[in-house]
Amino acid sequence: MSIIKSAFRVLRFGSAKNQLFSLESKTCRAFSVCNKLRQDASDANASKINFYVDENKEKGYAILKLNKGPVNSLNLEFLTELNIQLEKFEESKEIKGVILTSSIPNIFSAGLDIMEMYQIKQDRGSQFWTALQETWIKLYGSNKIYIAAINGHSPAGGCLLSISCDYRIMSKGPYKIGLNETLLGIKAPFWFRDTMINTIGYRETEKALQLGKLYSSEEALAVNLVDELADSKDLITKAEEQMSKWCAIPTVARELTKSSMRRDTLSKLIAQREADTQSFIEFTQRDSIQKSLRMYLESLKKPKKSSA
Ligand SMILES: CCCCCCCCCCC/C=C/C(=O)SCCNC(=O)CCNC(=O)[C@H](O)C(C)(C)COP(=O)(O)OP(=O)(O)OC[C@H]1O[C@@H](n2cnc3c(N)ncnc32)[C@H](O)[C@@H]1OP(=O)(O)O
Repeated sequence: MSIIKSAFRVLRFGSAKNQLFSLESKTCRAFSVCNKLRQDASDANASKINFYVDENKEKGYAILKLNKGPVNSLNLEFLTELNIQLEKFEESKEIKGVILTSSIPNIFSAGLDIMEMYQIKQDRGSQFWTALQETWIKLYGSNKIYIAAINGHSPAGGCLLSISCDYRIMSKGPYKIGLNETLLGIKAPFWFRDTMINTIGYRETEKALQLGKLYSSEEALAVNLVDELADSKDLITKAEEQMSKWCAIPTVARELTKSSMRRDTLSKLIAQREADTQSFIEFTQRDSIQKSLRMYLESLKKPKKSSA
């Protein structure tokens, strides 16, 4: 049972009963919108492999490798597929934890697919944002143990995936991680911000978000944005060692502890998912935001200077 479900179960018997029933039904409505998308995604992507899952039932954990070239950018279809997989993990009796990594050398995830925000129709934008909210709720609210093995760049939405896990190991190397939204001319949503605050603290987040700071792996370690660094070749071994340690902790006690730490942050988004989606639509439709996104896209597409 996910943290969200257990939170509802506990609180259903308390004084906030009615409020929470309405909150729960809003969440269910949003989930049911995604059901059709899930079917479409599984039909449309039947031939593409956007991630690999390697389950080791004997050891009790799985490795999920993101594989959507070129940079694991998160679009509606990819998020929808991921949500189905996260749900499978959550329901599995054999899997206690998941190592989240990428099969693309030097890239963990480039974050949200910018094309989902640029000149996009309202319907699609709304489906996209709902799917992203669901990914975060499933990941941050999971009862399972998630360890991020960050094998490369992890900006913005890539950073959100990482900080939604329970433990982070990052490859040593010239890689960057952080919430750089202000550099794209956009504001990080409150739940990105709150997840960051829960990871590195208020003051560091305040600076990092205003500056759109992308941390080097050493800087990330220094502010606890990641918990450990590893040579690239040792990354998965280190993640597996850490996973064994976490798997050895009494499950119910660990789950309850995790839930108690994350419940308030999760409830804040769950209580206002629709309003958050409306804000996203309204914000991304502004001319000034579209202009910033266009300039950012152009800068990404510019031919790169040769390193030779
Ligand atoms: C009132 C307020 C209410 C709230 C409103 C909310 C507002 C919305 C908030 C949204 C939050 C946003 C979160 C995000 O995640 S935005 C995305 C941020 N990501 C980035 O800035 C990363 C950009 N990419 C890079 O820096 C590099 O690509 C990277 C370092 C990851 C890899 O570099 P590399 O040199 O290996 O690869 P290329 O740059 O050549 O890229 C290869 C191709 O991929 C395209 N690309 C890269 N990133 C993205 C992306 N995020 N989305 C779409 N496409 C991407 C890139 O253009 C290249 O394409 P071409 O091969 O066609 O040139």
